[in-house]
Amino acid sequence: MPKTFTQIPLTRPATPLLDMLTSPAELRRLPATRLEQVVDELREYLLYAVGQCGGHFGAGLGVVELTVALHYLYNTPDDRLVWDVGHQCYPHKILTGRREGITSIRQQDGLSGFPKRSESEYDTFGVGHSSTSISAALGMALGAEMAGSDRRAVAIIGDGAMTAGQAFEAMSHAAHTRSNLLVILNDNNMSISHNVGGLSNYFARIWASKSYIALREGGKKVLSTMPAAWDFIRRTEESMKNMVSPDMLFEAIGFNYIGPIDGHNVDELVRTLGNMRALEGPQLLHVYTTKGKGFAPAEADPVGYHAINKIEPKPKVQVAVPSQPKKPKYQDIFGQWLCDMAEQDKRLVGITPAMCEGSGMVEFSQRFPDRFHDVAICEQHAVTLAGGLACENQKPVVAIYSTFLQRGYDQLIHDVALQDLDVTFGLDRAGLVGEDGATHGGVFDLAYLRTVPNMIIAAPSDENECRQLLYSAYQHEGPAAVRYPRGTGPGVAIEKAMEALPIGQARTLRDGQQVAILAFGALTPAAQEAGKALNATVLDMRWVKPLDRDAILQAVASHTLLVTVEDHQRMGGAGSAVNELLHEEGLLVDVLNLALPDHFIHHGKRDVLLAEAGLDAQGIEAQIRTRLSEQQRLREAR
Ligand SMILES: Cc1ncc(C[n+]2csc(CCOP(=O)(O)OP(=O)(O)O)c2C)c(N)n1
Ligand SMILES: CC(=O)[C@@H](O)[C@H](O)COP(=O)(O)O
Ligand SMILES: [Mg+2]
Repeated sequence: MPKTFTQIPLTRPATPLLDMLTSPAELRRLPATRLEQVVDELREYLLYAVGQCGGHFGAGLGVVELTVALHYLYNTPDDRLVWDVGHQCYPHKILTGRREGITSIRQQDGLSGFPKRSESEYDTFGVGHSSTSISAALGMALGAEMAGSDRRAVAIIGDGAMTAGQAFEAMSHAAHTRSNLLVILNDNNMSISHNVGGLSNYFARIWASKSYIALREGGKKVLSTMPAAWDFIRRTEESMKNMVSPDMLFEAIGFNYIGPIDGHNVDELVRTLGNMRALEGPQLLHVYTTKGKGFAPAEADPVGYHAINKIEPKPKVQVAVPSQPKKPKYQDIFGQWLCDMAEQDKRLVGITPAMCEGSGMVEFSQRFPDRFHDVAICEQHAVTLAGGLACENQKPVVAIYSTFLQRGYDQLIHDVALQDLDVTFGLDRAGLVGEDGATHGGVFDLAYLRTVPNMIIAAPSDENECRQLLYSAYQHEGPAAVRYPRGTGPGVAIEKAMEALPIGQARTLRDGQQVAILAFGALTPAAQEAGKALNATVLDMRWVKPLDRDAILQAVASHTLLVTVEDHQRMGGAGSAVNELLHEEGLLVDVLNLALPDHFIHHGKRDVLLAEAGLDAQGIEAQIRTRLSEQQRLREAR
């Protein structure tokens, strides 16, 4: 039985056996009887490490035994372990030479919170978005076959990630190729929220079928003592399964299904995986685990412990600090607006692809359960579902992270925009997201949205504008997106009343001379600060599409330098839209586009990363001053 902890250790626990294991090869030299100790030490060290730096928590705790068993039985890194989503990879990182570095996880220049090929040869596939592991592992299995290698490929996928279509696309193909691929379904009955849908109910039924399990276990205990009897076990399991569940989904697809087994029994995992290693063709092992296993508060509240913040040690002397009113996050502004809007309009339907908490929809889901749809990790379905609802004169609002809407791009074009359907997108986590890094950066949405006919796109500069622009986008009868960042804004007062702001109309924040700064979205306060220092004109553009043409032309007429500011890739973003407009108008004006450069920006604190990209107030001011000096030099040279 694994140990259960009730507190996160704040000092490094003693882990004598773990300390000796600097690579999986050393783990493999241990007798199997020592693995339970490895499991306990690894779990305690993991608790300590995440407490030191914050990060994904429950998922890693749930796969400690599985991680140990896999590295024990498979010849990693030659055999390929592919983790799905990758938020459960911390124990894997600890066992694969990154034990000390793990306390730097998700911090700038520290380890990534996800498997990353450039970080370690044990990280076989870069990940962060879900449901890619089976496709990638199948590719590796096929690649090994082509190279005449007998290396194995294993995909470890959660029950949440398994709800996405891509997982089934890959399984269907694997069944066709008959490759030697092992898929481990790590079923903890949880996504970030409680897992939902028919598939999740199906998994729960399998697990709950106690009689089946008892029957199966009874049979296996006897038979597994005889290695040669493995074939017989399989045949026996086959008939037992048929007695209970004649329509085994995975068997029907073409996988050999084994399980469910207890994912916290390291001996059982080693025994079963050891037997399965030799099997040919696509295999699926169904493992049942508990999210947050071994840490009692996380087991009791797996949603709350999906990820945690760094644990700050209590100061020895408590100084009374007057409490500041807490600023709402943008996700909360969205959630409050959604509830208020739903009260006014019975046709409003809220949709989330498995991000209810992160998207600020908990209150909405409780107050309007009939109009709330968590569709599981199915972004494509979320978008087309909204299209269908709009056809029936309902008013769907899709709350979706910018990075995850990338998954639903064809649906956005083909199923929504092309038919000019009335769908509102609450596009959360737009811009750099910080600690999750490049996999989650919401830095492409303007480029991929503004090229789509019929779309309108708003970029609020503060919390109140976010509420008002959500209202405006919702009133618009056609596809509309409002993009807002992760975390909090400047902290302006939020008006309860909702007012539709004119579409495509900017507002002037300050009048100045020589320089006009066109600010798009969350960086507007920084642009405003820079504008003040430079005595520049500053416009809060509010809309990326349509642009406020008149305001831009007026700015061109009365300034010598136009500056665009946005937290998005420079290429294809709001600045590009302004450049295109000026080109169409045949206007020659000096334009400075301040935005993110053409490379991926990895993990770190959002503020620091923005400053490094020259997108804080000082950076904006400095770049403008440099350009003004260049202008001056050119004038003097003429
Ligand atoms: C395409 C995509 N959509 C949403 C997410 C956000 N997300 C990260 S983990 C997760 C839940 C995954 O559940 P599961 O695979 O069962 O893993 P568990 O956390 O239960 O271990 C979700 C929805 C994501 N990473 N990728
Ligand atoms: C792994 C994953 O995709 C999510 O857990 C993500 O890290 C959540 O991000 P937020 O913390 O911004 O909600
Ligand atoms: Mg799960």
